[in-house]
Amino acid sequence: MIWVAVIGDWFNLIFKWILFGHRPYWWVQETMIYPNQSSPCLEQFPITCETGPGSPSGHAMGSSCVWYVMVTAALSYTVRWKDKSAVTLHRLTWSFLWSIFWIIQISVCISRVFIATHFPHQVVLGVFAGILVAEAFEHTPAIQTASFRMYIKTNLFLFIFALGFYLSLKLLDIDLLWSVPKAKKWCANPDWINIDTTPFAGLVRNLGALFGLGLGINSEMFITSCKGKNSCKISFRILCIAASLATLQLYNFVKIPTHTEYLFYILSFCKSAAMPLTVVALVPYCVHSLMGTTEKKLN
Ligand SMILES: O=P(O)(O)OC[C@H]1O[C@@H](O)[C@H](O)[C@@H](O)[C@@H]1O
Repeated sequence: MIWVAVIGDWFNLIFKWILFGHRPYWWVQETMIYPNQSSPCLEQFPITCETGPGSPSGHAMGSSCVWYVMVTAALSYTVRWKDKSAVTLHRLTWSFLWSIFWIIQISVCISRVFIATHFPHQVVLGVFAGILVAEAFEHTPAIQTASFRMYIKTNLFLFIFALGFYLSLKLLDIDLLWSVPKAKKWCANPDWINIDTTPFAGLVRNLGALFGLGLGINSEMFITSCKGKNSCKISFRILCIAASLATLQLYNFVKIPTHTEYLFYILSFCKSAAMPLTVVALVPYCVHSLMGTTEKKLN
């Protein structure tokens, strides 16, 4: 799921750079189609002032690709049930999960349009692009068996391609960060401009998450705990889920300073890497050790 989310978000960045889509909240102020200053007044909200280009929607694309992976993964279990009542149950589950999927996608799309950060066609494009990315990458077997080298190589490829694309166009005098000044100019409240939303911030976050996942999955801590004797125990899994959810909440309190751009990117990379590393390696290892100690005491 993380692979698909990272690759989907990376494609979203590249598409945004290629498509040069405007966002409604600045477009209405700049377009010439409304005569005599009659442009409509669009209400803005604290999350309206996204600073990247508008097409396709990153939220719609991210949400559709991640939910697509979860729904298809859940359905791949029920499809294995063979007897007659199981077929009915599979059909019911299929209808239920796909309904939930579409309700979520439609809600995301409506909310992005409502806050004037997207035009309708941009969110629709986002949903379908997300499904395409998920379908293309979720069945890639290399992802399941990727070594740490593979994670590093993928990270380098994603980074070098995006940076190379940006710098090549800069040489041609095309600034792919054209949308940032527009956002700053037309946002109703300067406090609503968030460095988190710039194209490079998203890229750095994704690279960090993939790096942290690779590091975690290939660590001794992961192998000892998640591949060890406890890994199949339901109690181990429940404890891991609960401890991970609690620990992840703590990361919300870690606020990254935004005054220096490069420092922000470096710290953002580290924070994004630390989160999957915690869930995949650190938490399971602690739970595993705790269960081992408890078992010893009981014996
Ligand atoms: O295009 P949208 O729906 O406004 O989404 C913007 C978001 O798109 C994501 O892809 C980026 O990672 C975020 O940094 C960005 O804020």
